Amino acid sequence: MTEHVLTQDQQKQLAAQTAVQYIQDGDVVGLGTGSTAAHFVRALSDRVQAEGLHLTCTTTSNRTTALAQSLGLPVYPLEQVATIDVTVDGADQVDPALNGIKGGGAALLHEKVVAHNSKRNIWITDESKYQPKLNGYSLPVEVIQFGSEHLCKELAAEGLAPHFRLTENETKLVTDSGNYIIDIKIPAEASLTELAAALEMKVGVVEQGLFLNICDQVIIGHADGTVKTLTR
Ligand SMILES: O=C(CO)[C@H](O)[C@H](O)COP(=O)(O)O
Repeated sequence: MTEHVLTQDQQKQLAAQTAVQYIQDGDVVGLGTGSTAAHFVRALSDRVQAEGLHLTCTTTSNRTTALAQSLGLPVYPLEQVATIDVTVDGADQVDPALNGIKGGGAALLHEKVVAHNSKRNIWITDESKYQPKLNGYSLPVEVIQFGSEHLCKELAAEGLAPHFRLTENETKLVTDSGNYIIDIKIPAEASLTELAAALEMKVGVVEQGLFLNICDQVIIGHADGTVKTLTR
């Protein structure tokens, strides 16, 4: 028998297609950012067209707004929607407690605000994202531009190996809110709760990419074609 081996992108697509079944007519839906979230947006648009669902969507980035609008989904600014019923987003890493790291696509600030305002948060990932511990991974920190070189030195002095996220042109990446991203390394023995709190206390830090106690459900597409769902 031939083994069914899905690529990483096919695993993401599988997770997205599974998540889209959770959306109900009339829902206010938060749309995440990244390649997996883009699969979800496409699957959602297909379902809306096939079944005539009436949805209200809000997004976590300008990129996702552009994609969703191009597919005919009704997108409104967060300020104009009532509480979000469910947000579906990707993740860079997720652990067995459903804590995770986000911001690989530099949208962590808007992603966290949208998640905070959502009744339910579902993450969709390929199997490589599921890890026993988040320690050792890269963590994005969104900082205001003013004074950011000094902040970067402060993070370096604490042994966090910071570096500014750059664009393809080697310029500092600027987020949808006009900030920079400094990627740091989570120390091997760090307490995630303490690290998150310490980063958020720093002057100039706007948000950091540890999403703790936020995700309610993770849907993971696997290379063998199966889907595993973990619920908090
Ligand atoms: O947090 C994110 C964007 O800020 C993404 O959800 C995360 O980076 C996963 O991306 P992808 O689905 O492309 O693997």
